[in-house]
Amino acid sequence: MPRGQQQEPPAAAANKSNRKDPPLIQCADLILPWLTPRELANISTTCKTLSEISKSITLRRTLDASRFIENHPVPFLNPNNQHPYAYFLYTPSQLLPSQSPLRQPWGSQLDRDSLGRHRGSSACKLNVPGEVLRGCDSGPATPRRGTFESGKGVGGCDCDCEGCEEGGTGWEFLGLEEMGIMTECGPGCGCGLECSNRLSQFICEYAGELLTTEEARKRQQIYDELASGGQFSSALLVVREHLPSGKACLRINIDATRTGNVARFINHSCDGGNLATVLVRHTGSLLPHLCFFASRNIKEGEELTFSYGDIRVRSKGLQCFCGSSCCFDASANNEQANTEREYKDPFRSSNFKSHIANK
Ligand SMILES: C[S@@+](CC[C@H](N)C(=O)[O-])C[C@H]1O[C@@H](n2cnc3c(N)ncnc32)[C@H](O)[C@@H]1O
Repeated sequence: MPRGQQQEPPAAAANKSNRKDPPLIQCADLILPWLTPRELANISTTCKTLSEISKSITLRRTLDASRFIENHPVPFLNPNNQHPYAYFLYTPSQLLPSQSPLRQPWGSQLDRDSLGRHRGSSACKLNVPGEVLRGCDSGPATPRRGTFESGKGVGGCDCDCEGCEEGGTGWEFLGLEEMGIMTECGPGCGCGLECSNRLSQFICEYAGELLTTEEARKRQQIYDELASGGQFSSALLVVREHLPSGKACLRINIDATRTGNVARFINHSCDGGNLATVLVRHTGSLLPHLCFFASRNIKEGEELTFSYGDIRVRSKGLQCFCGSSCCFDASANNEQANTEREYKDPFRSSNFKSHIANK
């Protein structure tokens, strides 16, 4: 059913509030969207009106995990149990832990009424203090210098496309291009969306908190303990860039467990799935962004998956549900097959090694 035609949830109770109502009820639709599911559940036990408002917020949350940030809604469908949605904070791009918001409003009546449509990629309107890396419909991005002092692109960006006045990409001196890292124009450039140096059309970025390796290891220990209870799944992705010599030169840890985007829902497949990860570097951005590209043609309705690499699902003693013909779980039951089957690692021929949550 199109968004505009959805049946009115029981939020009508909120509209009936009048001056005689306690202040909390009068402001409920402004305040309650800031609450976590647990807080929402607690407050909904206090009176019928708050219970109805909470229910309507939960319903709206179920309709779009992206808080209207993405071009298309990210609805929750859970055929397995009663949990209506996974709670996490949404960010369209990677950010530092210090930039991660403590709270975000989600599911307010205002969102639906005032927008009535998705905001598209206007991350500028997002209430997240992270770096805005996507296009913004509120005007051209402000040109800014690259984070490295490459000595190029005076007063603007550091790229060499026709739309930008000077300079090379600024990354040559690091040898990143030889390592297979894509270098592109981005919001920091003076060029526009039509620029020929904005070629990559990726499915989505793996967005989350960018962690130091020390912090990633600490968090992973906590996640492992929580996961042993069986009710917790983390989304800490580790990517290593390797020099042609084979020595790791850069490790990127992106944790989408608490703050992430739609990519945090992508499951593992032992056969490599239909996605490949590529590190994409925008001009003016110090660190590359981990993006998913289609590794083959993808049918409509097909689940998006990729290989977590060193299969964490199995190492935790959990069953793998990928169902692929070369699934580790399937082969574990058949030693003969195990030796004959080749593990199709999509990262084998590239410089990247990645895995979800390996220490
Ligand atoms: C990044 S999350 C993926 C999204 C997760 N399935 C969800 O619904 O939120 C990673 C977690 O999903 C689960 N998972 C992913 N792929 C799996 C697979 N092939 N078999 C079993 N569990 C898997 C594991 O619990 C893993 O820790």
